[in-house]
Amino acid sequence: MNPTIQLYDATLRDGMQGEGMSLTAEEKVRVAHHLDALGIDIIEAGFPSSNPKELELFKRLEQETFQHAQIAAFGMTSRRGIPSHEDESLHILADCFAPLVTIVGKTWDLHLEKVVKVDREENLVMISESIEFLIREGKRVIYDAEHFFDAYRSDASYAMRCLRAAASAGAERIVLCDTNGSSLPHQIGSAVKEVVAGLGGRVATGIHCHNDLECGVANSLAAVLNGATQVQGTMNGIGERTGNANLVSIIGNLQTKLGYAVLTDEQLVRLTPTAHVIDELLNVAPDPNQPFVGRNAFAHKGGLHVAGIRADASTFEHMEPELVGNERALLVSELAGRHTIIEKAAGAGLDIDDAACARVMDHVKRLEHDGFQFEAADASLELLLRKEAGEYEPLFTLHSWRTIVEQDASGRVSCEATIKIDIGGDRYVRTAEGNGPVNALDAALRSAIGEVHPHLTDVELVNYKVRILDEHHGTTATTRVLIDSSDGERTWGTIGVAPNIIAASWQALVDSLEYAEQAKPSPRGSGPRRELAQGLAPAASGDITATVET
Ligand SMILES: CC(=O)SCCNC(=O)CCNC(=O)[C@H](O)C(C)(C)COP(=O)(O)OP(=O)(O)OC[C@H]1O[C@@H](n2cnc3c(N)ncnc32)[C@H](O)[C@@H]1OP(=O)(O)O
Ligand SMILES: CC(=O)C(=O)O
Repeated sequence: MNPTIQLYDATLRDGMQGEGMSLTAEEKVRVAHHLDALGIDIIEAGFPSSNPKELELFKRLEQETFQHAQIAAFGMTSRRGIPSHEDESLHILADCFAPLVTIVGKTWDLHLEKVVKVDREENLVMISESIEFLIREGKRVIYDAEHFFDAYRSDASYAMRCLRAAASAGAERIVLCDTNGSSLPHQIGSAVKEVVAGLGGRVATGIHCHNDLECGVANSLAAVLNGATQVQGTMNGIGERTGNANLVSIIGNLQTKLGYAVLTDEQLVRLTPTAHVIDELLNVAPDPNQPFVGRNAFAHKGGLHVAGIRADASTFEHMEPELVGNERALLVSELAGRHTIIEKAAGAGLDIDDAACARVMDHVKRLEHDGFQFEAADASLELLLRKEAGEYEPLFTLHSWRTIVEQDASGRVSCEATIKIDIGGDRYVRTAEGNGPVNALDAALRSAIGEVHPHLTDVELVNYKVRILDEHHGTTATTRVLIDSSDGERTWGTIGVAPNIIAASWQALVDSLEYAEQAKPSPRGSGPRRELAQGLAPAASGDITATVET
């Protein structure tokens, strides 16, 4: 039976030390609730003596109720030469509502000499007295042994004296920090084993790793396998420099690979949406390649892989995506085979025979050779399948479209588009203005279509991406346009490729509306892909080389 492992999230403290990471106090409270719902045991909410925003955060958190998580306040040992009971930041921690306080202290002689400028004995006193002061003030204390692994390699005996000082002073847990992220899994594993044995079970241990060698997760797992019973990390691995150990992957590995029951099955399903919602609050596009929770974590592109998946998903998947709240995706491209097309068609509710399947495959491969890329344009692909399956009804017949872009003497640019289309035998001629020619075309088209299919006026274009395919041809190059559209529930991608950017945009626009009219919502894994953040709009992704104003 595996020991219980405590999950300690440092997103709101160490995570905010990553470049560009910042949240308001209100947003931090929202993150804390998401972490609580996920099943995190301890949330390190911030460093209250650092700034007024952190102080305000703790005041707000005091008013909140959490189902499961405990809130920890972070700080450091007393300042050089200042007795603990006179140290201002220790008083701030003592006054803070959080029952649990994590304080960081030194263990490495390099830091004693160069940073804190105290001798070894004085450092031991700073550690002990700071912890004793906080305990007298009614706090439970976790001691973060900063740079522990560098210190242990430099002078194991002194590093252990620091840990013993913290344990004797009453710390309930000692966390071994790989602050510079300089260690490898075998070093972490053996050091943790020796520390756990050296402390003789008198105090529990934890692990706090950084990702400088891309080993943050592996190091954390090595520590757990060697006796650490608390694992610290941040959501999506954000944090100082290259980041902290990614708690999302740590949870995935502990639970699904190593058999530690760190979350319930219901909580584990929240892993993907929680990871994404935190990215959204931080205004960061979720990393599509993130293990367990990325949109590509269970995406299959190679035809041979998809054929395997159809036979038995475990042939090409290390686990069921649904367990972590993710979903499978099958990507259609020039690398697709027959099974990919059949699966995609089935997902769209279409029955296609072998001959139609072969035609679709030929078509996709030819179009991809010409510059199309169906991976990001699942809706255009579905229209292609519908045409081959005989289940396609054009929305209208095009007579012509025209755009005018005009700049006047004052520099003002105006755009206008006129379309002439036939719907059900009636001719519709519409002119509209827009902030760009594509926007004007879109407006003119919707004004006509909207009369016959009013619900299509609700379709929104949420992203417009342009890529020049053969750059060396300059202004005569072929252009690929990708459009993401949404009806508020689903998001779908369409594509157009042409030497003329407006013509490429028109193709993608028309596909977008035709898809909205014809396609029913698809089952998981076969239809349009979505980011799995609850209640938030999908984020932009893909190989954008230029974003052009429409
Ligand atoms: C490994 C970690 O991630 S620890 C957390 C790091 N996080 C942060 O630094 C973010 C929040 N930090 C802050 O707001 C500020 O740095 C503060 C308020 C903590 C300190 O600010 P300042 O007093 O201006 O000092 P500064 O940031 O330059 O830090 C250096 C001082 O801290 C002292 N110090 C550093 N670590 C410790 C420690 N563990 N225990 C006691 N003192 C320490 C140094 O001795 C130095 O003091 P000195 O100026 O008297 O020589
Ligand atoms: C405490 C901490 O953040 C570190 O040592 O990295």
